[in-house]
This record gives sequence, structure tokens and C-alpha cells, in this order.
Amino acid sequence: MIPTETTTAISVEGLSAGYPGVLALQEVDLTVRSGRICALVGANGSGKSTLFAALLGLRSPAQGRVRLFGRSPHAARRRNLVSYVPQHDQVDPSFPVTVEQTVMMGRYGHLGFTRRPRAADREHVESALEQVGLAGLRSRTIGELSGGQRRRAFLARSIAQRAPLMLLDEPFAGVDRVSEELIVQVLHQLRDAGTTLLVSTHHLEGIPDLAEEVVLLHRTVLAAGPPGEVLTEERMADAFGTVLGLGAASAERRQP
Ligand SMILES: Nc1ncnc2c1ncn2[C@@H]1O[C@H](COP(=O)(O)OP(=O)(O)OP(=O)(O)O)[C@@H](O)[C@H]1O
Repeated sequence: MIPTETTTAISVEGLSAGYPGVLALQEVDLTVRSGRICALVGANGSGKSTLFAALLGLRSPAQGRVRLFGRSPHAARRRNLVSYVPQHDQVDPSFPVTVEQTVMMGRYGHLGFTRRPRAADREHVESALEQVGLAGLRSRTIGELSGGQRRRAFLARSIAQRAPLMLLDEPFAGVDRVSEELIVQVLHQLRDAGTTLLVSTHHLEGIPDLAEEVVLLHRTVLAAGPPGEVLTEERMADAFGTVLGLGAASAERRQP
């Protein structure tokens, strides 16, 4: 199946999920159309990571249903329809794996039984490295990168995977302004090429320049829609339990 502009990339209906004794998500309904960037916003503990886990099929719903391009999360992963950039990568920074090898990991699902990369795999790795500005650091080990560079390497790994849906858990955490601008630019390029992106972020001021849609989560979906409609003082107070200085993110300031 080739996702098109009119396809629904993410469809979540009545999802409740959590952990023993913790209902992290309750009655979550969410639709993200293909080819969009959707920002996922919520306070610490509001359920963003749990939602990602449910979308990836790593956490089973207690109730409700998750579909990615009309398929179950497991089926979507088997067909390489979804990739994930975690907040904290599991790769030990002291493990002697190079940047290039890390990005090639994104191709593992595409390799045949010999596990040998072909020319197309190398091309995808090359273009992902260039896209995130790490081509010159390809031979460094992951441990030799700065935190922000390491995040770009893991983003490149996900780009190389070439899945039509990318889930990114706080890609801007701990990155400087230049890296952040580069990452936003890369996410826009991916979107323009037809990729759907769900991006959790605590950087509220950056959202209007990043995403067409925002989902405000607080165990359930408090609001969803364009940034100017969702990022209002009132709604953010509901989500964060306090009045935030929204600055450039506020609806009024976004009006031309
Ligand atoms: N492994 C776990 N076992 C038990 N409870 C958990 C576990 N992981 C998360 N929780 C709880 O589930 C709720 C949602 O947590 P989750 O990590 O999804 O929030 P989050 O929005 O990603 O937070 P943050 O912004 O801090 O990353 C919280 O109450 C949290 O304490």
C-alpha cells in the first residue's frame, strides 16, 4: 500500500492503556492524516511516551483500537510502515559503533537474509547522513558525538528506514538552537516528501513553525487542531495546571 495525502496514517479510537495500577491513557481518540506533522504536547506524565508505545504495539490497549495506515501496530511494523526515534536511545554510548553503522541499523528491516547492505541501502544511509549534516562525522563512534549530534544520528537512522510514518519522542530535548533549526528543516523535508510525523515536544514556542496540527494530551485528548486554535492560554492551563507564558506560540501572536 502506498500512503497518499488522503490516507489516515494514525487512527486511535477509545484507547485506554497503562501499567499495573496506572491508567496512563483513557479514552484517547486521535486521527492524523498522511503527509502531516502533528505535534504531541502534554505535561510530564501526561501519557505521551505511553501513546508512542501503544502506537508501536509495545503496550497493548486495555480498551480501544490503534490502526496505522489501517493496520494493527504489529502488522504496520512488519511492513516497515512506522519508525521511531526514542527520547533516550538504547545504544550504549561507549559501544564502539560508528555513526554510519548506527544509521545503517535503520536499513536492517530491508536487508535480505544475508544481512549484507546493497547499493540502495548505502545510498539511503548516505542521503540520511547528509540530510542531518553528519556526513563528515560518519566514522566517529557514537560515544564521540555531542548529545545534539547523537540525536541527529538517531534521527538519520530513522530517516534511512524510509517508513511513511515517523514517531519522534522529544527530538529537541537538549539540542542547541542551530541543531533545532536543522531538525525542523529536515522534518519539513520529510513531510514535503509525503512522510507523516508525530512529534512530542515540550518546546511550545517552536510548534507553530514546526507543525500543522497539535494534539494536547492529559491522559486523554484535551484538544486537537491547528496550533493557533489549540495553544491557547486556557487550554494550556488545563493541560499543565498553570498559566504558561506562551510567547510566540499564543494564538493572537500567530495572526498575520
Ligand atoms: N513503566 C511504568 N510503570 C508504571 N507507571 C508508568 C510507567 N511508565 C510510565 N508510567 C506512568 O504512566 C503515566 C504516563 O507516563 P508517560 O511516560 O507516558 O508520560 P509522558 O507524557 O511521556 O511524560 P514525560 O513528558 O515526562 O516524558 C505517568 O503517570 C507515569 O508515572
